[in-house]
Amino acid sequence: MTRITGVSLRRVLDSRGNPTVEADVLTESGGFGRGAAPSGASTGEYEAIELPAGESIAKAREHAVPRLEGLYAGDQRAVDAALRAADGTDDFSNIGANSAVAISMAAAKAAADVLGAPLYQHLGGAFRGENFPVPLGNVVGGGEHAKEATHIQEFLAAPVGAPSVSEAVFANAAVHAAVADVLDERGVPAAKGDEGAWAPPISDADAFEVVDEAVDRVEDEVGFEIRFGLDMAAAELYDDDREAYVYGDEAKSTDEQIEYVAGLVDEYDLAYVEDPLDENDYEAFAALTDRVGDRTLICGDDLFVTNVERLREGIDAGAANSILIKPNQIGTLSDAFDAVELAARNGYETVISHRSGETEDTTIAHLAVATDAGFIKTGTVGGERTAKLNELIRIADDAV
Ligand SMILES: C=C(OP(=O)(O)O)C(=O)O
Ligand SMILES: [Mg+2]
Repeated sequence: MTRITGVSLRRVLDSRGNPTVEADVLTESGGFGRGAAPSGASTGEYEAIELPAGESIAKAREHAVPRLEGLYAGDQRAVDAALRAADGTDDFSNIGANSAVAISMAAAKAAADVLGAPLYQHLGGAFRGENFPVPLGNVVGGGEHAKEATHIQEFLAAPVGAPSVSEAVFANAAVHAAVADVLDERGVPAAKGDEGAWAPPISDADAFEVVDEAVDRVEDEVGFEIRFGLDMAAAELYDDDREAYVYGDEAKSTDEQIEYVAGLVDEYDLAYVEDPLDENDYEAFAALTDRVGDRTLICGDDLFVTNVERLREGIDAGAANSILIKPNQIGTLSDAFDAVELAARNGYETVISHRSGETEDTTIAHLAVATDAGFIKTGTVGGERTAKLNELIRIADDAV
């Protein structure tokens, strides 16, 4: 039924206008699935390797496709094991994690198609579709996603009190619009960064004020609790030689960075702080988690890179209390699921995430519902972001 009869690969555009890999998987009973690889800009040092799209496709055609034909698309572990065997390395540096993840997602969708089940149900089972993740919406950003804007990479609206996923999604869009109003009132021009967030040429301190004000306005309008959070992407700020976090002319030692972030958590009642410290510093992550982990999520993105080995190290050290899950950081859905399960067994919250370079692919919306993730980070506006948000709304609509 779900036996794979064909896998085709092509180069398509991502949201930055770069080539990325799209995969189609066909099964003998006519099942069809399509997946496309996203791409990061502030990538973690320990991520699986993305090759140039053309090279990755050529390698995957030669090494992976012959192993996949004849396998059952519904046997996700077998498909993903075949991808790993075809690659033969730990980090997909032979065929590229971009082809691997595109094929892995396409196979899951082909299997769901044959089974006549929504993807989230095929991946997560009959009891999924009851809980929905809180969308974290990037409303102001800079760092590697927009030069000449904030040092902090992402300011994320978190509508934690929304009664439904649809109201949460619209609340984030309203915060995005309110940020534009507040910036306008202050006479600050703002372009948009890679993920559609406003990228104003203002200091981080001013950005906190702007986002706080925008969140307050929308909270008053909608009548439910909206907080906000950050992705500090601190590995990008950390200078190994100076052993300091560099914010333009200012530098902070690790202790000062911990103090700074703990102060922000208290001052702004932050719901979420991703990568507040360098990706190699489990100890500092543990110190900050110890300090504020009872009242906010400290999330590891570049720290864990969706990798069970790195997550296990973090759990042992007490570093962070949540993990960002990006399937292309590790290369397959099976590996991403393993990371989610290890996190859940150890009381770590799961946040399913897009990348700054995206396509119309909606797999992560299904993955978030399938894994019962507490949060999904997938932007606020822009077609490649709304593709996922609108899919979440459709899933919620169909699931009842
Ligand atoms: C989405 C992110 O950005 P990128 O895809 O550039 O790593 C992130 O850092 O969480
Ligand atoms: Mg991040």
